[in-house]
Amino acid sequence: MSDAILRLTAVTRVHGTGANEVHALRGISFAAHPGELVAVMGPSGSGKSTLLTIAGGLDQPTAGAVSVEGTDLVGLSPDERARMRRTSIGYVFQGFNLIPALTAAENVALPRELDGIGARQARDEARRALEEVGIGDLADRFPDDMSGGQQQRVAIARAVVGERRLILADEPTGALDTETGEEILRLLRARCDTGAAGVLVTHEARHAAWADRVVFLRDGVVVDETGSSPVELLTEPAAR
Ligand SMILES: Nc1ncnc2c1ncn2[C@@H]1O[C@H](COP(=O)(O)OP(=O)(O)OP(=O)(O)O)[C@@H](O)[C@H]1O
Repeated sequence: MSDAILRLTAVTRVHGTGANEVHALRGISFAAHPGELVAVMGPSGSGKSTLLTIAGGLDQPTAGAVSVEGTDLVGLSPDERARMRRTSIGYVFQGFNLIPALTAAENVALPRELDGIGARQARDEARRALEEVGIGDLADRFPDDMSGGQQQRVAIARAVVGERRLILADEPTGALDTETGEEILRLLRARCDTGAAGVLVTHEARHAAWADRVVFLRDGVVVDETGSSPVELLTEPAAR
C-alpha cells in the first residue's frame, strides 16, 4: 500500500499525575492511507477523541510518534504545527464550530487567508469547496440562517479547502437527523475516494459501514480491527 498520510506509532497519552493519572492511550499504533476512510469505535472514555486530537496536532502524546504526510508532528514548534493544521489537516466537529459573524464562504476561506494566500484566491477556493459539498448557492449566507445539515456541509468544506489530505471527523453527524447524517458521511467518503485519508469517530455501526475498516478501542488500546469490509457490523452490532 502507498505511504500513510497519517501514522501513529506506539502513542501513549497520560493526563494528570500521581493518583489522578489517566492513561487515555496506551501505546497505540495506527495508520490511514490515501483513499482510505477508517472508523474508530469504542465505549465512552476509550480514547477515541484523544486519538483524533493527537492525530490533528491539537494535543501532544506523552510518548510515541505522530506523522502527517511524512512530517513528524511531535518535533514541530507550535507555529509549525499550527501551519500543518491549516495546510494538511481538516477537522470536523460534532458542533460544527462555525464563526457566526462570518458568511459560509468567509468561514471556509478563513484558514486559507490565515495561511497568507490572497483574499480573492481564498474566496474562490472557498466557493469551489462549497460547490463540492453541494451548497455553492449558500455561500453568502450566515450560519444562523442555515439548517444543521447545511452548517455541517460548510464545516466539511472548511476541512477540505486547500487540498488538505487528512480529514478528521469526531462524531460529525451527532447533531443531525438520520438522512442528513448519511449525506455528510457520503461527502466524507467521496473526499477519501479522491485521495484524502479520513478518520471518523463514531458510536454507530451504521456510520462505520461507510469506512474501509474499523478500529475498536477499549481503555486506550486497540482491541480489534475489521478486515477489508466493516459491513458485518451491520448484522452484529450488539456483539461488539
Ligand atoms: N484533559 C483531560 N484531563 C484528564 N483526563 C482526560 C482529559 N481528556 C480525556 N481524559 C480522559 O481520558 C480518557 C479518554 O477520553 P476520550 O475523550 O479520548 O474518550 P472517548 O472515547 O472519546 O470518549 P467519548 O466517547 O465519551 O467522547 C477518559 O478516561 C477521559 O476521562
